[in-house]
Parts: sequence; structure tokens; C-alpha cells
Amino acid sequence: MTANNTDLPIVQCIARARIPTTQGPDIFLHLYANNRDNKEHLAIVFGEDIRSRSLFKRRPGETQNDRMIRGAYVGKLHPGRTIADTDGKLGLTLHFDDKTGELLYESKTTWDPENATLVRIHSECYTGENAWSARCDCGEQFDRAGKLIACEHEKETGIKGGNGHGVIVYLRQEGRGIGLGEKLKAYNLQDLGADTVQANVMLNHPVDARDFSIGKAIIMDLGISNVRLLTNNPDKIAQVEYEPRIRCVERVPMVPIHWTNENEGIKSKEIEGYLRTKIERMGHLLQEPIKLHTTTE
Ligand SMILES: Nc1nc2c(ncn2[C@@H]2O[C@H](COP(=O)(O)OP(=O)(O)OP(=O)(O)O)[C@@H](O)[C@H]2O)c(=O)[nH]1
Ligand SMILES: [Zn+2]
Repeated sequence: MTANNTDLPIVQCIARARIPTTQGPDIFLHLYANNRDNKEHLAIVFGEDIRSRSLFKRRPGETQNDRMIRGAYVGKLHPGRTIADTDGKLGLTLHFDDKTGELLYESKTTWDPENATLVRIHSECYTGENAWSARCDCGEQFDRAGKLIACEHEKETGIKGGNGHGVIVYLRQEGRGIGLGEKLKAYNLQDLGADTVQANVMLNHPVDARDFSIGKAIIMDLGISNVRLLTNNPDKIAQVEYEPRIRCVERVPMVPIHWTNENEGIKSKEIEGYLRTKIERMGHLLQEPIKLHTTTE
């Protein structure tokens, strides 16, 4: 599905908060509203200095406390802090345009928009992320994206990581946009013999109902112009790149963990079919010919 070039949605970051994680680094969770749908899309941001322009923009009448509460602060909060725009302990101060209230870019406090930034645009998958589903690799991909953004180099593949800087945009596009109820029906059709593409079509849905323009608008709001996109899906690259405002400077492949390490990652008959359909029918940029270019029984 190709997005319309002209009408990028307007996104507004409502709040961000620091989330200490069980995996090591602190991340900054951003919640977004937009004028295209009524869903709460998210950005999981690695790196305190990647700043949402809509969040940090000064609002008329707001106090420094208001700004800290919605997460528009520099550095780190601590008990007793009173100023959002300056972190005295770290020696960091943000500056704003007097007329518009827009955050001014300064290299000391804010990530350079030209940096090639590791980004994953991830679509919600309740079953793969929360119900231990071995029908797809969404949960595994999500974890891998986080690990890759946090690290310098991925040992197994040699891929250069984000060294603590990057973004996972988490779009509420369950079931490639058809919703969880319809995806569950598609699963039953798959158990009856259809592949993932056929099942969608049998339910009168497009093969892929997603629109990545909200994801693109969020990346732009975060002040990122050059992305290293973590994906195998050529449609995601095409939709991100349709105007020169964001450049995909590199595609970083999402290789199933089981392919690089026999003893790890998801292994099931269903996932083989899922990946085979993506490669053979949806043009995904993945190759594992021996395992996947075979016919299913
Ligand atoms: N309709 C349908 N959706 C599915 C099925 N299995 C997984 N999904 C959805 O497929 C989407 C997968 O999203 P992503 O992993 O971000 O995207 P992708 O197109 O696979 O591309 P990359 O992972 O970036 O290569 C999620 O929205 C899942 O909920 C299925 O059998 N049928
Ligand atoms: Zn999934």
C-alpha cells in the first residue's frame, strides 16, 4: 500500500517519561496523538537527547513544573528540581525561539538530525508480544530491535548497533491493520489451510491494510532525518522515503534469530509458513532458500 505523498498526518507528543528497563538502559516512552486516527501510537526512544519537537515546544501560560510533568525536560529529574529547561547538575540548558516557542537545535543538548539513526517501525501484535505466539516473530523482532539499538555491534551478525541511540515506533496496527478480531479469524483460516495472504483476502481485507505515514511523522517530530531502517519490508522503506524529508540511508535486515543460532529463537511449522509467505508473496527481503523455498504439506 503506497501512501499519498502530500498529506502527512499531524502528530503531537502528549507526554514522555523515563522508563528504567530490566534490560539495562533507560528508555523514554513517548505517547502520541494524531489527526488521522484515534489510536495512541508510541515511540520508544533510546537516548535522552532525541527530542520530540511537539513535546518540547513552549506552550502559552505553562509553568516549568507543567513542562517537567509532561516530560519536556532536559537531563534527569530528581526530587526538588524546579526548572525543566536546565539541568544544573549536568550543566545542560535548552533554548527556544522567542516568537514561536520552538526548541532550538544545539549539538550539546539535542541529537543531530543528520545522524544516521537506527529506527524500527513496529506494528502491534498482541499474540506475538503478549501471548507467546509461535505463529509469527513479532515479539522476537521487537526484542532484537531494542538490543540492537542499545549495543555497539551485534555479535551474531556483525551489524553496527545504535550504541544507545535509536527509536522503536510502535504503531497500533494490529494484524497488519485489520484488528485483533479479524486476525484471529485469519488464524482459523490458516489452520484450515490458507496462507496469511489468502486468509486476509478471504475475509475481504487488503493483504496489508497498514499506512506508515503516522510512523514517518513521528520520526520527523523526533528530529530525525536519516534513518537506518530495521526491516525486511520494502513497503516500509518506500513509505518512509516518499519525500526527501526522511532518507533511508541503510536497510538493516531483521534476520530471524533461529537462522543465525539453531538453539535460539522461534521454531515452529507455523512460523516457517509465515516467513515463506512474506518472502514469496509479499516481496520481503529475506533469503533462506533451503528452509523456506519448499512447498508446505
Ligand atoms: N493479518 C494478519 N496479520 C498478522 C499475521 N501475523 C502477524 N500479523 C501482523 O503483522 C504485523 C507485523 O508487523 P511488522 O513485523 O512490524 O512488519 P512486517 O511487515 O512484518 O515487516 P518487518 O518485520 O519490518 O520486516 C503485525 O501487525 C502483526 O499483528 C497474520 O497471520 N495475519
Ligand atoms: Zn506477530
